[in-house]
Amino acid sequence: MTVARVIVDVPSRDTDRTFDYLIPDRLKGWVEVGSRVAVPFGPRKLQGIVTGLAEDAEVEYSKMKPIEDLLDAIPPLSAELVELGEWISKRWLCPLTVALQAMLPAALKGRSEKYVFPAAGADWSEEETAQSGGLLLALKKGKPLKLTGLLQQYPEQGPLLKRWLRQGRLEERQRIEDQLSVKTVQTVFPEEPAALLEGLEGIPARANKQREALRYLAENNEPIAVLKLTEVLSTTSSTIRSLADRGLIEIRAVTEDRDPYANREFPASLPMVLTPKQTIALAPIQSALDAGRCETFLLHGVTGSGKTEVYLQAIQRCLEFGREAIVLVPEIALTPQMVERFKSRFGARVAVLHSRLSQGERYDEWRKIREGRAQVAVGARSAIFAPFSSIGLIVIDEEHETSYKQEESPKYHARDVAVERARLHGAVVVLGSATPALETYEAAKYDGSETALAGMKYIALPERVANRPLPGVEIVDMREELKLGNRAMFSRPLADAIRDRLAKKEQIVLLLNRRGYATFVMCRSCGYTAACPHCEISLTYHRGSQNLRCHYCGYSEIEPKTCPSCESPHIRFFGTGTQKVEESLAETFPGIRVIRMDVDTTTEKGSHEKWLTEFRERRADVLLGTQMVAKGLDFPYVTLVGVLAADAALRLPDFRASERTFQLLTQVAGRAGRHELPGEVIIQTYDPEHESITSVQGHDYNGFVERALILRKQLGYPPYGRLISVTFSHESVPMLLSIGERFAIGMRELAASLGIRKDFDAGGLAALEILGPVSSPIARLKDRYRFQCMVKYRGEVDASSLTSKVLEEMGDAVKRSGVQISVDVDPQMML
Ligand SMILES: Nc1ncnc2c1ncn2[C@@H]1O[C@H](COP(=O)(O)OP(=O)(O)OP(=O)(O)O)[C@@H](O)[C@H]1O
Ligand SMILES: [Zn+2]
Ligand SMILES: [Zn+2]
Repeated sequence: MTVARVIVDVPSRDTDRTFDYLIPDRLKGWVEVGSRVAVPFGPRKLQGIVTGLAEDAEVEYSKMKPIEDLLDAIPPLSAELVELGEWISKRWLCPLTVALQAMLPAALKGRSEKYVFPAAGADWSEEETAQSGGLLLALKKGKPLKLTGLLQQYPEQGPLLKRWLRQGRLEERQRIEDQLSVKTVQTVFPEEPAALLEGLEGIPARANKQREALRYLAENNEPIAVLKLTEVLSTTSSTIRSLADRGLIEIRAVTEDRDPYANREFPASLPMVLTPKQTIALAPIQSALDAGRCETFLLHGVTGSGKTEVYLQAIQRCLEFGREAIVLVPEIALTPQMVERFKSRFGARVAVLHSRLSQGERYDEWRKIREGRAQVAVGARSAIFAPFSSIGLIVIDEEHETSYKQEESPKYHARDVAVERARLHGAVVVLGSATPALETYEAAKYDGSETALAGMKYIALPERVANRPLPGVEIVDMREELKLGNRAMFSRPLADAIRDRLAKKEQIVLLLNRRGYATFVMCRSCGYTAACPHCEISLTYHRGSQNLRCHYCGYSEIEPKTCPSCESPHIRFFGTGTQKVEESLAETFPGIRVIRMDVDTTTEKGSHEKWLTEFRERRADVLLGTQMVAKGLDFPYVTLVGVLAADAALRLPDFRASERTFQLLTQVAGRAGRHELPGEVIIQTYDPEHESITSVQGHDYNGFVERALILRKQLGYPPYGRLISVTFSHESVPMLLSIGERFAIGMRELAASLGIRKDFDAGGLAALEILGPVSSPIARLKDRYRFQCMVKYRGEVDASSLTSKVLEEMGDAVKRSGVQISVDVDPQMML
């Protein structure tokens, strides 16, 4: 191959195509699909990723420039991931480089230099050493050598170098700014026992310690850290050095992985005997794995039904076939409790990927996967890109979670990516949830959906393990409480139940549903509310720092003492924050021990884990928090779950508001009574008749969803139609409107010319509608006004292509206007 097709890392429309580069001789055989390279681009030098190789160029050879440098010895992306990237860029309308970059660990994104080391315990025969023409000797000196330098210095040894890197006998590492190079440990590599015993004869009798060390190493003939050895033999490192001087051992610096879970012990766990229901649930998954069939399953199991055990045993099966597994869990649920369940079953074969690890830790975990040292990847959204080569199973736990959709470009949904990646590998996908997303449920039950999920199989786990009952749910009408003169935050039933649990020394989870619930400042005299001067958003009051902050742009100001508008002193903050609930708990139940978990108390690394451990060890009575406390927690002594302000998010301008409320309430209710002690749930609301709330009482997921689906069908919303939201932003409204209008008209005209719009169905719904432009729910952000168009479509219409075609035609006008456009295909957040 002489030509490489390269996608340069400039995320713009103009550069969103491959450029051809010559592969210089010294890099022949090294540049592959997925390689990261440095290339000249006009006057600049850019990073890029090779997406194709060819014998012939599309441009004249004389005009082509050579690749300047190869940035990694082993390509960080496989050909399969490059293909997946291409699919993502088409599916979510983003430049290919944006999709490809999203798959790389952060550590690889900056400028960095690659170094090569001998791996711990790696060995070379004399023949190989000779073959290497000095290369091995240079490497074995223990000093990291730059990959680029090696390639230049030993051009003949390229293939050897490559083979040893692939075999893991050599390692490539890079210096990461914040981690200051890799962690190394001075390690002793002893010669063969026979050679050691022979060497013994040459050591004077008085060098007792040296002799002792030799005997020890002859018996325990394996690499050992110098420090460890001096400890074992209670000797000094100079003793060990003298052995090295005699040529009986070798001391080398060996890189050590930064293992984020190194200090934790995971007691081994064996597969549980499955309940009959679990056995039935696992069967079709297993048979798909056995047959190597590419299938997608929805595992719909109520909270506490033992879904995790089903995942674990399916993974076990997958590993038995020598294939790999990816498990996605919501970021928030990646607690030690969850990680422990996987680590204790599969031990060191598990790599964990999430955002609370340092860049260096994440890079090490990623390498474990790529080098085949781990076969199970457990992680948040982006773990779907784990660099495995033979995936057999992908599990997505809590598949309804909104965090599986990335809100910035590439705006991919991990669920859809999972299905596509499984197709490329011939793998099985298991989507698990107690409250599946409507899209998923519809696809599994009726297969009438318009989404990518068609053709899915439905598996139910309708009961909890060991016949444990689902908790009883009581709904308290807060308006009645007010009528009875109770102005407190806690209704009488909830207060009584809390007192009861305190007396019994059982535990309580309190959820404050705060989505859409602003803790805003309002003047009671004139109604003035404090809003961000740059965004159309109320400021949020923060007690700790006594200031008001904008959660979108970070603007902050001092809490006003009097109203800036009418100077009245009756200005105060409204709404309920977790801090306020905490104070109120302390007042109402003297001596109560509360752990508060929200964004303010969990910013520090490890704090999330710390709180949960404290709660698990029963050093607190109440776990109080936002969404964070609703997911994945399994504590035996929790017998009461209280929900304050259940309806807070119901009024958000989002067609999924009631679905989300129902899911959240069901999930949090599921934290109660998961073990021997029965559970109880109390939900406080101002809207007790709302279906999202009443359905929780009967644990009636199916009823709720069936009714919700009818509504969605009437309105043509997902899963019976699809959406693309296009948001325009600019400092000036007229400019914004003219571009927005142009887009809407362009879409309508293009659709009409293709005969699409007239295609109404029996229900009176059009195949394609363009709504707007209208002011966005957040009308201004960071001093830019925002308008949006919603493309609503059904059936066979390829609205994505239409959208990108119209935007492309508008390209120059958009550039001149300075209007920023952001496209969200299948948006999850309507705000
Ligand atoms: N076959 C089994 N035998 C005995 N106990 C089991 C079995 N399967 C699961 N369990 C236990 O039942 C409890 C609930 O299981 P698990 O946490 O897997 O449920 P889940 O469906 O994942 O719940 P959620 O969706 O609410 O997080 C756990 O404590 C688990 O150890
Ligand atoms: Zn702001
Ligand atoms: Zn006022």
